[in-house]
Amino acid sequence: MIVKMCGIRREEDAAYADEVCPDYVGFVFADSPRQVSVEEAVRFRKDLRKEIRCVGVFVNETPEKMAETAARVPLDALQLHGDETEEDIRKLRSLCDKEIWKAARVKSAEDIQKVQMLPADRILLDSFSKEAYGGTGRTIRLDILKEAEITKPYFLAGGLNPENLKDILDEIHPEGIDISSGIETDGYKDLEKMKKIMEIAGGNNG
Ligand SMILES: O=C(O)c1ccccc1N[C@@H]1O[C@H](COP(=O)(O)O)[C@@H](O)[C@H]1O
Repeated sequence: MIVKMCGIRREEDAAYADEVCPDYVGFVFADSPRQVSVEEAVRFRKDLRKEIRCVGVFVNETPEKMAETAARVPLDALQLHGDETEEDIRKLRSLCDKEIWKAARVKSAEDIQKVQMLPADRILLDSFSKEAYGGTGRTIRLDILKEAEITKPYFLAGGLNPENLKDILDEIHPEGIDISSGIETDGYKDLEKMKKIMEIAGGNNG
């Protein structure tokens, strides 16, 4: 199981991630309580061991700005978590050679069909919320995932936490998981929860 831990926004978070060593960490550049500047992401990246890859999370950002951020940090992958189109993905690909991940905020099986058609390197299935684009802690609807025809490997996100992860992985078999609020206590990353996730999911496979 590939593990991404998202929303690193303090030096402590980077130190915790360095200790538990997920495959990926995420820096949120979009509007969010977890938003970081490029300068902060550059600093946190330096605190992480080399094998941890870094993903930038963007919502409806221009391809030019994403490519610039990817080069400056530097990032290994860009996660598009908004309403980005096929055209945006193609433009971004022409500007930068990093992996492009596209997230779908799943309300129906159709949302899964649509995201699978896009020219992204990886897809991520997250829960839908009217209030925010991501990082809500709202659990994804497993019934939709079960009924959809999922033809590509995917990352599962949306309300995963140390209490529910094992049961969910008994039912659903993603290639990776992405967790933000479920590894926090009172809005800040929690080392014990991060350790627990690594115990349940493994990690360092992708
Ligand atoms: O983490 C955020 O604050 C965030 C903000 C805007 C877009 C995406 C964001 N994070 C992604 O949201 C999902 C689910 O997070 P959670 O575990 O339910 O809190 C995950 O893919 C994060 O990468």
